[in-house]
Order: sequence, then C-alpha cells, then structure tokens
Amino acid sequence: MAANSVQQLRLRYASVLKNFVASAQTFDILDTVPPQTGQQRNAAPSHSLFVLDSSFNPPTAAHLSIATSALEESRRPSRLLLLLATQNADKPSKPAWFEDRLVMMTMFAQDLRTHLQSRQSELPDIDIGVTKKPYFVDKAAAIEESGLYARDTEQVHLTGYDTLIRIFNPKYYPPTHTLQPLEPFLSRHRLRVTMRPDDEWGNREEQEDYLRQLAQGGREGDGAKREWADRIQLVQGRKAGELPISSTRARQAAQTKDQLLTTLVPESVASYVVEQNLYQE
Ligand SMILES: Nc1ncnc2c1ncn2[C@@H]1O[C@H](COP(=O)(O)OP(=O)(O)OP(=O)(O)O)[C@@H](O)[C@H]1O
Ligand SMILES: NC(=O)c1ccc[n+]([C@@H]2O[C@H](COP(=O)(O)O)[C@@H](O)[C@H]2O)c1
Repeated sequence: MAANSVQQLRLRYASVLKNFVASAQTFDILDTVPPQTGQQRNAAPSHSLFVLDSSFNPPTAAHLSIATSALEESRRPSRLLLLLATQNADKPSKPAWFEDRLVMMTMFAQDLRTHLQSRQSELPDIDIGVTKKPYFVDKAAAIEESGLYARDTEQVHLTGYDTLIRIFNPKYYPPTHTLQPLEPFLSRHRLRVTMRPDDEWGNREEQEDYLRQLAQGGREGDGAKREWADRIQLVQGRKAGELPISSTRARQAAQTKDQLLTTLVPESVASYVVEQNLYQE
C-alpha cells in the first residue's frame, strides 16, 4: 500500500472509530477486504462466519496461522471477521492507537488472502469489525443483533487454549458465577481452539484432557452442559521446537529493534510497525 493511502486509511479509521465509540452500538463493521457494500454482505449465501477476536496489538504470525488453518479446512463457503476488542476482560489498553491496529488488521487481511491464493481458488471476504464487549457470550450476541449478517449465521470463534480456559472461568459471570450464561453462545455457535502448549497452560495431553472432562460432565457442578464439548474443536498449534509467538513478544522485539519482529508478524505489519515507530514506549 502506498504511504499516502496508508495515512488516508488511518485517518478514515480514526474518524469512523470515534463515531462508533460515541454511539450506542456494541458491534460494527468498519471495512471489508476486498471493499464491498452492506447490501452485498447481507445477500451472502449461508456460510460459516469465522470470528478472530483479538487486540491485534499487533496481529501476529500465530493469528495468521489460526485463521488460515480454519479457512483451509472449512468445507462450507466462509467469511472471516477480524474483530478488534476495544475493551479487554482483564488487561488495560496498551499502545498502539486503535487506528494503527485497524490499519494493521487491513494489511493482515490482505496478506491472509495472498497467502490463501496459492491454495484455494475462492478467496474469503474479510470484515474488519469492532466491539465494545469483552466477553464472548456478549460479542456473539452483539454480532447477531447487529443484523449485519444473515439470520442464523453460525459463528465459529477462533481462540487459543488460554482463552478457552478463561471463557470457562465462572468468575466472569456475576452475579451467580455459574457457566449457565454460556448456553445461548454454545447452543448456536462454536469454538475452534488452537492449543497453546507451554509451562502456564500445560502440554497437549493436559489440554485435550480439559475438553474430555467437560464432555464427561466434569463441569456440571459449575452449570456447564456436557454436550457443549461437541461445539468445541481443539486443533494443533505450535509444534515442539517451533518459536512461541505472541503479540507481547512482537511488541518487545519492536521496542528493542530486534530482527525477530519479521518472524513474529506478517511482513506488511512488520514494515508498518517500523515505519510508524510503534511500541517504542
Ligand atoms: N501462539 C498462539 N497460539 C494459540 N493461540 C493464540 C496464539 N496467539 C494468540 N492466540 C489466540 O488468539 C486470540 C487473540 O490473541 P491475543 O490478541 O490475546 O494475542 P496474544 O499474543 O495472546 O496477546 P498478548 O501477548 O498481547 O497478550 C486469543 O484467543 C489467543 O488465545
Ligand atoms: N469469559 C470471557 O468471555 C472472556 C474472559 C477473558 C478474556 N476474554 C476476551 O478474550 C479476548 C482475548 O483476551 P487476551 O487479549 O487477554 O488474551 C479479549 O477480547 C478478552 O476480552 C473473554
């Protein structure tokens, strides 16, 4: 993308984002790659809607492989929603500006389509969306209620294992602190969870065991249903010996001007981070 069109895009995102923040809306689509009208979006035939919710701070090679593998394995026509969460359940907001993240999401979407081009003939449309809702049950409801997608569209949320554990933590669901609020989400939608084996979250067997326990009724005491396990697919993530990837590591590499940045994030995102001097504080 030429430098002046990137700056124009950044300014446009800053302005639409300001309107979104000031509005009562809890979800909106700010852009689509390739560009299209709202009418085209509504007219889309029944498809899977993959949703990758993240702070995109910055988008990484892990996000790229999570989205690529879901789209490649899908047997139905699919669409991808990159969903920027302006409010996080646990973390305070950190740099970069949201408009920079939206620009990086757009570059990420273009990279993703280029990446898929060599493997599939029909490329998915990719929406760039925003939500004010930190919890998945509310994100899914906000997407449904927006009317921006055909009714009954099944959402498949792409998360990592660490996020699955937090979705199933009753502490997020006051006042009863049970898992019952997950029912509307998991009866209509799905989770595709990428394993994230490391010291904090356990190895592959422990992560598979977590889902097995749910399927055997091990969380019924918290109000979970065993059939929810059928709505959750666990997929292999980083293989042994491969570099662990996270946005935190990418921010650190940017700050220390470490070449590793180009391995941690897609090429266009790395160039943007360097050109805009992001993550220097
Ligand atoms: N390397 C990874 N393996 C598996 N899942 C991942 C990986 N990186 C991110 N995810 C998942 O992608 C989603 C969005 O990621 P998020 O923005 O939290 O990235 P992050 O790298 O964990 O961020 P940060 O380092 O800033 O905490 C989350 O559900 C997260 O679990
Ligand atoms: N119970 C939940 O639905 C729940 C719990 C913790 C985090 N989240 C969300 O998961 C996403 C990823 O979070 P992190 O960036 O903290 O990994 C964010 O949108 C965050 O708000 C949801």
